[in-house]
Amino acid sequence: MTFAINREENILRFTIKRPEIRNAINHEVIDGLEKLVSTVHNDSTIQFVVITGEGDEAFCSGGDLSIFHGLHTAHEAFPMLDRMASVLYNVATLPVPVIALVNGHAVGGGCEIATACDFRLVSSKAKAGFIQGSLAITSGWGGGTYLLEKLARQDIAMHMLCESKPYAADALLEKGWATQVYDGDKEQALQSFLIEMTQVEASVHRAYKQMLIRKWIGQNLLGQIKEEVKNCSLLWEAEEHHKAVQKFLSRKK
Ligand SMILES: CCCC(=O)SCCNC(=O)CCNC(=O)[C@H](O)C(C)(C)COP(=O)(O)OP(=O)(O)OC[C@H]1O[C@@H](n2cnc3c(N)ncnc32)[C@H](O)[C@@H]1OP(=O)(O)O
Repeated sequence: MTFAINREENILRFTIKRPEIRNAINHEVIDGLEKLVSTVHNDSTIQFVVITGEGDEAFCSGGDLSIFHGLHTAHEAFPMLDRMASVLYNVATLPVPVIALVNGHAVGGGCEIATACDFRLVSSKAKAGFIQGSLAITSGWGGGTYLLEKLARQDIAMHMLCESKPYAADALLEKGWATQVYDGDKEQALQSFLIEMTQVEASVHRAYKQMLIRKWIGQNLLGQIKEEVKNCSLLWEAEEHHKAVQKFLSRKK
């Protein structure tokens, strides 16, 4: 199994379990995220959702290029992008706080997943970035839309998207992407964060989450995400994208 869903008291944790390829996303992991969403909707006692990656190297390296490289045209890429964007919107709009425990690198679609979460607890050793531009595509799972929505400074969000490079944890904190940066053990970092959060009733967290979701519905965030998906699928079929992916997959170390 390439993912795990575990419950610890009132916290539901989703772990991507593909450390050997830096927790890249395959179809099974997307199925897993769907399962996570339905589990939370069916259980009103869940207070927090945590998403993380197995191991110390990576939170998530984005789409599994060895699989998704098989999609050539916009027509072929669109269903994969659209499905993950819909699943991620469902994760982003869960009725409880969603925490990305960014235990290692979060690049490409991995950065999109973390950006869709409400909070990002980032290891001081991790790097994160919207590197899609270096593959001649944009974000395509809604991550660009979430970034432009969530960062206080639009120029910084645009710079992160256009520079298309990974940043160190301290820079991510300065840019306003990381909620907190931690040294050492990820479980301790999560624990400290949750101790503070649980000083407040879960019903209050749920109410604030509804406020955020109403705002996004009002501004048709999902419609904006669908446009992002469409544009990404058009860039996907360009020769430049396929060459860049081929170069990554055939690189010599
Ligand atoms: C489809 C939606 C949009 C997207 O997500 S586009 C995909 C964006 N992702 C990428 O371009 C992948 C970038 N990966 C990287 O930059 C690095 O692997 C990363 C995450 C910084 C980690 O660096 P390192 O710790 O040095 O590890 P490494 O590069 O030696 O990788 C270890 C093995 O994992 C593989 N890997 C990493 N990311 C992958 C991916 N996304 N898809 C498929 N395979 C991937 C990599 O090829 C390597 O495999 P091998 O051990 O050489 O067989």
